[in-house]
Amino acid sequence: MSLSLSQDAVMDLALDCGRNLSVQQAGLVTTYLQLLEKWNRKMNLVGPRDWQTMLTTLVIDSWNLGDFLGDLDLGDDDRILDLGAGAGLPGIPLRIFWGKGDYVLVEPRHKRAMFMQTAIRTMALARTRVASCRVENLPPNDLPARLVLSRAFCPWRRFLDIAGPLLQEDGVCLVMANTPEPTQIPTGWELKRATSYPVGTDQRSFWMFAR
Ligand SMILES: C[S@@+](CC[C@H](N)C(=O)[O-])C[C@H]1O[C@@H](n2cnc3c(N)ncnc32)[C@H](O)[C@@H]1O
Repeated sequence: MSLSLSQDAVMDLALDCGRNLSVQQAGLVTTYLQLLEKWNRKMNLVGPRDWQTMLTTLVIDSWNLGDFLGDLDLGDDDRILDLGAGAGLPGIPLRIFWGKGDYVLVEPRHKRAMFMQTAIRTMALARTRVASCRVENLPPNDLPARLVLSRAFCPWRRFLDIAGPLLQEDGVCLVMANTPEPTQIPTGWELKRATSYPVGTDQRSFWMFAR
């Protein structure tokens, strides 16, 4: 793929994926992809090397997630924890499409945390910040959370084990998966809702759990 990265090219490719981006959204997605391409040349942030694959296999999850979370009733002070956020996925592009709550990207690797801080500042994302630590070491003032989510952090049952103690009483967990929703739900959890969406020829899913 050789087309250079521009706001128009981002809009066109998103449209090919079924997403009509506003000019403002396309501008912010373009800024994120520019930063990601640049930093990814010097350090290992994400697998894809070109912006087109980053858009069609990574950022695509975030706009679909924004749609899925759209109904969730969250105030500005409701905390959201994104565990093992890496280069800011799903969180940083998600904030372009869904701005509710107080969003904390949890990532212990210093350079990845620095990348996210740079992206948040450059994109002027509201109520979005980085906790540069392991989830086990989150400070008490970052807990509890109304929503805990993650992408490619650990197997989903293990994720529920980790996320459960971080949740407030009415909190929910969001699993991002490459398979349809499970029929066997871990004891103590309820699958509240689930959906699937296409990514190329594959299907990916979101599952929302509550206790
Ligand atoms: C496979 S990467 C996924 C990154 C990103 N969510 C994505 O989808 O591209 C997993 C991330 O989890 C982070 N991580 C590993 N152990 C962690 C822990 N105990 N607490 C928080 N993050 C952790 C790693 O540093 C890494 O950036």
